[in-house]
Amino acid sequence: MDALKKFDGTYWKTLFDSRVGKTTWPYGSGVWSKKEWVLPEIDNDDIVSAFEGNSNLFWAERFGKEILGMNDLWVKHCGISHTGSFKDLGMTVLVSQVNRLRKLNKNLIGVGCASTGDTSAALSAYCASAGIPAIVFLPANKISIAQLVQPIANGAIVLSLDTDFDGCMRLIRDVTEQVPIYLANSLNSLRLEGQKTAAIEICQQFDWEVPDWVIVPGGNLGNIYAFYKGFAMCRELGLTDRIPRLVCAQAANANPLYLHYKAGWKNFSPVKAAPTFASAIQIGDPVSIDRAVYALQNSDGIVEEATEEELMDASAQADLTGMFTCPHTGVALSALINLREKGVIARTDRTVVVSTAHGLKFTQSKIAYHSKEIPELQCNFANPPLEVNADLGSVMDALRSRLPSL
Ligand SMILES: Cc1ncc(COP(=O)(O)O)c(C=O)c1O
Ligand SMILES: N[C@@H](CCOP(=O)(O)O)C(=O)O
Repeated sequence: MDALKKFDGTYWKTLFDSRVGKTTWPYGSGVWSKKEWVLPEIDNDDIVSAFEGNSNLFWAERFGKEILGMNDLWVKHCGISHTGSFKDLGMTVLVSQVNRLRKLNKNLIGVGCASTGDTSAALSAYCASAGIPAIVFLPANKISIAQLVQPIANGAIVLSLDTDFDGCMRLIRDVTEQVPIYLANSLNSLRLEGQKTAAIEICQQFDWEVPDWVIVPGGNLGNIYAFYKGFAMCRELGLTDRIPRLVCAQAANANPLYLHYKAGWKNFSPVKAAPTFASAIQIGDPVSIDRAVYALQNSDGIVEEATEEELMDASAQADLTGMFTCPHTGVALSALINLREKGVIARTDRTVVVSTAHGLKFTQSKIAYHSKEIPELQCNFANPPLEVNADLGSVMDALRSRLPSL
């Protein structure tokens, strides 16, 4: 930070703004456009990038106005990315550094992670791009088919293990202690250095104004800290004058941080995470618990939880206004709905919901919801297709049933 402080806020804003939309290697990446703040000393030739970042900050006009009475609601679509989740932001940094170390002949035979599906997809893609072996530990039958096929297609060594994510995490930590496989989960701070650029990008997209609230779904809890760090750096280096209040949103079925928050941050206990449609955050023993608590305590933060019904309904409602959200984004949207109902977030507050993955990775749960095939859920916003005979009369009857003005 001392080195970065040699330049003032205006210098950094001008530099970062000058790189948006350019193709000059590697600055066309939303992550590497902030290279001086991320991994300054790496040689540009060692960087492994898919020009990740620069994701859409979407004005959620209909969702905000019609559902919440808000006119300043935004969704940061981090899932519209190379492998379909925010994990690309951190993985480009980690794999670049491994690439550099291997060129320096360090003894690293590969890179490994435990995953609920998105970290493994990102790791596999960036490693494949650089020709580095990737090893991924996945909890068997607990991730979506779309997520599973990503590391398979990218040539990773895929171990499907008869345990949950927390079990996979313990195993990869044991393995990487014994053999020269580099650990790629977010307890490695290289990941967070990349992920924090999403926060810097939000400030930049608002012309360096800071939103009032940022809501982030939380699982292993690296990302909430990364957001805090990005906002805190912008303030400390003079680009902005404050940080937003952070909300971390968890599924009620996997809510160790929420329980810790409700207990006044006393004596953290991991939980056994139960299945949730937000399967990428089915995590009971988050590795970055301490960082998350620090981030929330220093941002006047809040933790919320969402039931399965709430998260699926919120995701479906967002989709009905033109988005195509993943269930984790549903968790964050549901937290927003709760905080609006309680009057904590005001109608005019500028609020950003972080969408962490692309909805197309989670079509199984969407199909089940819209087919009303989930016994314990009402599926209040289901929109099942009408099965209609292929004749004009039947088609007109079907259209009249849905379009009263006909
Ligand atoms: C889609 C998605 N959303 C949210 C999260 C939560 O991020 P974190 O583990 O950094 O809390 C994850 C991974 O855990 C994820 O894959
Ligand atoms: N949701 C994550 C869980 C692991 O998180 P990480 O950020 O610590 O790697 C995943 O997709 O695997």
